[in-house]
Amino acid sequence: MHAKKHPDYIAEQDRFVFTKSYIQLLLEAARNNETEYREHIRQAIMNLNSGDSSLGYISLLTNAKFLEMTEREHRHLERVQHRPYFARIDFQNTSQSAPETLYIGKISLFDRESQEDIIVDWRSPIANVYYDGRLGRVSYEVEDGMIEGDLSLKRQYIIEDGALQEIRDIDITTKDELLQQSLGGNAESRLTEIVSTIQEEQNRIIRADLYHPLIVQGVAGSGKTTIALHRIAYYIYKHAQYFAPESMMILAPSKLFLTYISDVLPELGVDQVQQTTFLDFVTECINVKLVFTRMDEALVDLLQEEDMQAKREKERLLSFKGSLPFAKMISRYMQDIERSLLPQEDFCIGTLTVYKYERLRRLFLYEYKYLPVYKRIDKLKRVLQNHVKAKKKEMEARIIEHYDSKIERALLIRDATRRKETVIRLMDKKEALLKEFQKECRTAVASYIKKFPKKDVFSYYKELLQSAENMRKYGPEGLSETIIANMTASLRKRKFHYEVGDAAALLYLQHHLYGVKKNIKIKSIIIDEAQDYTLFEMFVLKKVCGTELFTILGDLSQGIHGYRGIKDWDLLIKRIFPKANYLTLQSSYRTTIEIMNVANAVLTGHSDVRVPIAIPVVRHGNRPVFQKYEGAAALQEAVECFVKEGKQHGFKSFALLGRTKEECNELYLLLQEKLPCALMTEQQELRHNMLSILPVHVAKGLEFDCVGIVSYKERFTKDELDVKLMYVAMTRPLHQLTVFAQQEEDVLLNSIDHSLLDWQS
Ligand SMILES: Nc1ncnc2c1ncn2[C@@H]1O[C@H](COP(=O)(O)OP(=O)(O)OP(=O)(O)O)[C@@H](O)[C@H]1O
Repeated sequence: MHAKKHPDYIAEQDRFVFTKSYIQLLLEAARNNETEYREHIRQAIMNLNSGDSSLGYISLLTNAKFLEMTEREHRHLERVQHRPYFARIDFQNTSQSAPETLYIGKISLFDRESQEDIIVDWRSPIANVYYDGRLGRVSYEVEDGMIEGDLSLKRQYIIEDGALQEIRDIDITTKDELLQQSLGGNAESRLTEIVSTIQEEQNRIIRADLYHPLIVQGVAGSGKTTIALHRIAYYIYKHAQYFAPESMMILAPSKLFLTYISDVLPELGVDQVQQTTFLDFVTECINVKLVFTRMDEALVDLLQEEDMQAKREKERLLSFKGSLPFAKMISRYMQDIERSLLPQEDFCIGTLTVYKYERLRRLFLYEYKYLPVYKRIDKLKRVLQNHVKAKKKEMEARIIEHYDSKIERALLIRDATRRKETVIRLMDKKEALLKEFQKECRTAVASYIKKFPKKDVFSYYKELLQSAENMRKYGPEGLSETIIANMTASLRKRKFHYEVGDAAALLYLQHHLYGVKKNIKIKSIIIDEAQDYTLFEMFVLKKVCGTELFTILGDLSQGIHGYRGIKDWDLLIKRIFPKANYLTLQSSYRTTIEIMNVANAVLTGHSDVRVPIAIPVVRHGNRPVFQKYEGAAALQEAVECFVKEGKQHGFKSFALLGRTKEECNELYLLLQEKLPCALMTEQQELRHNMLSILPVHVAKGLEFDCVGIVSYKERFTKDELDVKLMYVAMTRPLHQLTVFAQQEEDVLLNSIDHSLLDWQS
């Protein structure tokens, strides 16, 4: 309802004006405080050189801290000043005599004098009833229990250009109009924060127990990416002392994806969260410039392989490399390295045994077990050096004492010449022995340590994989000879060039043998598009990061890397995260009912779906179009028309998706002269207002207003991989989907219910 027509308009407008002016007051105060703190800091710096500078330091640090806090508050207030809140609830706690009115916004604000809430943060416990509760009896959780009460009003506001535009009261029957409106927008305005329209099932995930791992199976467009980011904001709010933003890490599928999500966290008031890809994380941990063949290159290789037998073998190899049996194989191999590393001898200085082998072995294998293997060598070295230092004095004293007593006895010899000769001989001997002993003391530790083999992580890895014998020895029983042969052949010649499937193994070896080079202080990890990870990768991440606090979000129906990735969440829970909570998201918010119906039909018609299929939230649009064409010129024309019509409807972002990179190159060559377009790779940023041409696997996780899927030189087969690619492609558009092909079967549309599409030729 238009704000002015609402019966409470005057009261709401007053409240709105009051809140905005209060924020202005605080902003002004923040500006003044900043100037003051800066001046204090300047003075403190000037005073630092004077005699007693400790007071100066304290003043400097205190003022710097205050300045930082004020600047943060300033930033937050500036962000919300034009739209301070988005909702209101009237809630009466059972112990209260009247309902309390609470305005919900992105930050909390209270009256500095009365201490009363002006705005409550969307992450606060009571805000939960806005997301969760229907009108009537509701409850929410607080630290020491549950609060029950009555929710008598749930109201949403549309605020634009700093003015109250609409006021909507939500009752049980009213659909969430704000959600509808927000979903009707363009891709450019989407994927920012969705705090005002978070849905109940999404809210459960954002607020799910922070001290347990969480695994979320969510259909395409169910908000997994968005929710992951909101969960981070929630974490930081709820446990600010424990979860600093720097202690959280987001693992995203590509750099392109990272730029795509980069605006959301600052919008939510969160900076400094670590954001990276799995391969970059591994490279940082090993701290050597490594080149990994990316996952999509393995995918392209599979898509291009026409020999089915060869394709299956490649898949089996990739699948083994991602499996826990492979992790076990590496682990057995590392145990052998660990056991064989220590020289099988006592540690001696000359003929003097200082440490027995058995004792050294016990130290190395058991007492220092908490350290990575090669770090134990350093530890042992330090212990031996200290021991030698202590022993040296004692031994020197013994040698001196031994010879001095001999010399004393020699002095009693009657014959003067013999006496002189004997004393000189003994003194020389003593001297020589002391020198010899001192020399041995200096070199004993170094020459003992030299006996440990010096190899890097790559040599160890190669020694394992390049020897069929080693693989049989350490691998699982019955490991296929074809896998062994393919594995030995798979390692690239160049030292630092590896396949994506090697990354987990290298990281595991690095972690266990040397320790990772990165200073890891991560307490919580958020993994998006988790279906593309292997169990081995999950296992090693958990080991290296030393935490269980993972939030893992993915969709098995989009598992285009299923040949290597996770096929079943149960297995992940059982084998790696037994304490995990598992939740599902079934509503899809991105696309229209018409598009989602076609995507679901293609998926269920061609593959055995084991996860819930998507239910689109009520938003209708045009039926997807099947555009048949004959010849390159016709395709050119059809694509041109698709973009032109989309623009006429006010759409801004357009993508043309091809099956592989090669197919996209061909499309680019065909279209570049006709219309402005860009060939996208994972390394680039998306460019709006022109047609982006990209392979489906690169578009995974992204969204566009209008999407065209093309079969030009290549066709989508009935193979599971192609079906999933098609599903991913079909779930990218927000508003319009057009499929271009020479015949229906090239795009898996031949057996589809005809009424679902608009057939054009
Ligand atoms: N509660 C919501 N309110 C408004 N928009 C929403 C909501 N939930 C999701 N969306 C929108 O739906 C779209 C899809 O969200 P998102 O990309 O996070 O989904 P996803 O599950 O990661 O999708 P996919 O697996 O297909 O990549 C985004 O535009 C997002 O802004």
